[in-house]
Amino acid sequence: MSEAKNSTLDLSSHTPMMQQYLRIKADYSDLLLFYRMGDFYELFYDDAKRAATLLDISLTARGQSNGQPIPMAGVPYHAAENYLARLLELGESVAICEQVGDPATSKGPVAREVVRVLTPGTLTDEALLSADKEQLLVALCPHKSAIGIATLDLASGRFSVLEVADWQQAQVELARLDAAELLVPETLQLNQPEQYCACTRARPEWEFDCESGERMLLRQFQVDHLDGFGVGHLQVALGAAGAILNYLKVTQRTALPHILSIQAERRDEALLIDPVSRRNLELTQSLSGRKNSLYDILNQTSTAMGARLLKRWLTRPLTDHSATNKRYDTVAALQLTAMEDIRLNLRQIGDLERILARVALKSARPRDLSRLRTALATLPNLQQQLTGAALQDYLTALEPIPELTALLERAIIADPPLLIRDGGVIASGYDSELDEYRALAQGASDFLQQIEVRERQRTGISTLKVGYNKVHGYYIETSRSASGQVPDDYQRRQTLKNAERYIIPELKTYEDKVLQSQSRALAREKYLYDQLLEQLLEHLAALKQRAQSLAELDVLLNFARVAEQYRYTRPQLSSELGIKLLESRHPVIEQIQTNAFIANDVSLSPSQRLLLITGPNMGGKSTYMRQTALIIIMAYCGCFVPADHATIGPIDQIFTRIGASDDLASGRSTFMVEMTEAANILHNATASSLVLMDEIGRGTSTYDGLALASACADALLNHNQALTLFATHYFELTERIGTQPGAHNVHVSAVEQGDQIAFQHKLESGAASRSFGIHVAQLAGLPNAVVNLARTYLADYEQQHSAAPVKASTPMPQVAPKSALAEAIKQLNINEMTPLQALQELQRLQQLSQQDD
Ligand SMILES: Nc1ncnc2c1ncn2[C@@H]1O[C@H](COP(=O)(O)OP(=O)(O)OP(=O)(O)O)[C@@H](O)[C@H]1O
Repeated sequence: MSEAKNSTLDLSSHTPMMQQYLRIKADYSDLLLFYRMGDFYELFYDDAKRAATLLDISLTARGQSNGQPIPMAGVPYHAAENYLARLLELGESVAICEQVGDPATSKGPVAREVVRVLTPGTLTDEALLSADKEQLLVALCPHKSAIGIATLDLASGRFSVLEVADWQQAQVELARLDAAELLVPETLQLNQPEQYCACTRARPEWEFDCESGERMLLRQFQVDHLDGFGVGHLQVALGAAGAILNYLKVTQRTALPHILSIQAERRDEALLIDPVSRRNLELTQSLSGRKNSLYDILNQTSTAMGARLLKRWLTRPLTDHSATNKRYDTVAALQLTAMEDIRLNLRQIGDLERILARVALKSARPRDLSRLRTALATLPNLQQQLTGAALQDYLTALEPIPELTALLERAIIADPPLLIRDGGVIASGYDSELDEYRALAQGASDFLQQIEVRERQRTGISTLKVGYNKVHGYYIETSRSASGQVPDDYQRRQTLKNAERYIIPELKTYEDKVLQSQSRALAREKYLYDQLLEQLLEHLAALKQRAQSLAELDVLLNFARVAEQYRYTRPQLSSELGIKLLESRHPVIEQIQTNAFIANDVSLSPSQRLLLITGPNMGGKSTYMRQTALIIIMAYCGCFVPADHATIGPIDQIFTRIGASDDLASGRSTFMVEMTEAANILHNATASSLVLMDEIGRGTSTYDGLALASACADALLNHNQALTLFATHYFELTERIGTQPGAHNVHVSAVEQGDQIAFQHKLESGAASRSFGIHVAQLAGLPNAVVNLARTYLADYEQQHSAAPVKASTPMPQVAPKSALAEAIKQLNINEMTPLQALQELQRLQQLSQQDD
């Protein structure tokens, strides 16, 4: 902002237009200002440079102001939505400044004013939102006693608050929420705010005041106290909620009647999944970016609001078994209905949730209303299809509102245009005044035809026609060659390449009349449209409640359908600690791979709480561990699971230490990341947590790694006592840990056939006999010479160290045995070497011999 700011010091040296621009810009310093000039939105100074880079549009200069060229970039007005969507996606915010004065009567630059402020967390326009992703506005209010978090989805009106004890817990919640925009008090020094949200905004401290937050909520909901919402005791969180309402005041400048309530969330009502596990388990997004997250496999919802709800459920599975059992009951009942018919009806409903938000914000477009009409008309059909006692709640919740359906049927034409701007939205017969204006306008155009016929006869010019354009109004057009034949009362208006255009007084009079009735009709239509929105607003609460039930029904029907399609079974939720799965499968891999998936059992309980898993690389250890976590998450969401049988006890958190990745952004090595994640688990896992540990310790030297892996397993088994799946390549652990009480050795099976290996992916009791690392390397295409050399090393190494404690297959032994050197020399084919290769080989052998020493 620096250039523009410096320039504001002395506005008088700028042109009048730039003075106006700079005055407006001063109020929106951290937003990009789209300044309307004719058919373009222009950006100036730093805004122009920023937009030019972000949008890849050209940066030009506009004349001079204050003695300097003004950097400028612009986007055409009619294509602005595209550019806006891209900027918002990148976390930018935009203020849109329109011409509000009349250019004809303005002295100096036409009056302009900011009419819309678009920020990533406050979007409601259909064109700027992606259908299956919520754009959440989140506020964080740190306090001595707690950290308050408030979350608003403005595009649906869903508003909730939550308090957490410390910063670590807040991070977990922020990772879950994946905010589009995050509001924090300006005094809060956030380390790397971009890791929480691409658009973090510092707001004045007073906007987070707890007491005024409460007052604002009372005013919003028009109640005397907040007890009815169950949030009254969450004082710190109310500060965060207040910050959100304060921010909306600045950005929306309109009432927000669709924010009808606020919900209190509790941390312990959801299965906690820390940010790393959330990513690693690929719940809603796969690491590869391909469409094979759990969400992608499960999502066959019929409405966008259903898809968003499914995502929300997957990221916040419920720990309350009675609520989950209720979802199972509904899924089971839906399986007995005509599911395909219900699905087809739900597809008619569309994104009712967002349509209603736009109705409330008075930005609903004509097609929003026609879709609302279709949705309402679908309710009676849906009701008929919901048979069975378990569906009674939905049957009641989806009660049709016939008077509203009838109103919309009368008011809006069958297939309305995109915008109300040009009219043609309100159906005829709905309002007699509108019908009258329309008749007048219509009558006049018949009259134009009469004039055309009459004038053709009068002039004898057969090509004569009557036309209209916005600049010149109605005219009579003849070809230029016929211009000699026109009567004297024709006044020339416009000369084109091949035609001349004229007017006559009679045409002018009618033009006035037509335009008048047309503009009256248009004004009346807009008025009626606003009235209609007001009428709908009276039913907002009832409509929102139906939208919510429809979204739920959509997700539960989706669960019922995938359960049938993918052969899922209903889990038994138990109050006893433990997990028992028979013939369980990985929900994603079984769908995407062509080979048959081998099902496996899982048995964890307080008396067998750690399974120590060994077996070859590629044997299926990670798959087995991940499928267990995914099945728990699915079950806790209310979804049936890929297993022949599942009994699942109370689980409070899922922790994973899977896969290795450098966290280059924060400058941490693979090993450091691994240890940080392990530390988090060891500090926080409880006896009812599910912990997945995959190959911990492999990022360091063999002995260090073994020692660390042993210590972690020991602590999880004896200190945390968590339900643990622990995969390792260190065979020593099978004796040291796997034989302890509460632990059990298992392995994924594989058989050696000559030099080849066949994976059976079956989990069996007992420790693996060996690791097959070299076989797998061969499968991966390591050159034969290297594979052979590795075999020699291994044989020597095993011989030398047969009495030594470490039998790990990876990493490669760091000491090269002496006879390996001899073997390497023996294998050289000197006849086929160039002198240079021979030299290089000699150097390699020398290095090998130095390691030996
Ligand atoms: N139960 C199974 N049935 C069929 N195929 C499986 C099964 N489990 C794993 N696979 C296949 O084997 C591949 C490797 O599995 P996974 O990554 O789980 O092995 P791993 O033992 O963890 O290997 P590493 O030790 O190298 O990490 C999977 O991508 C999948 O294609």
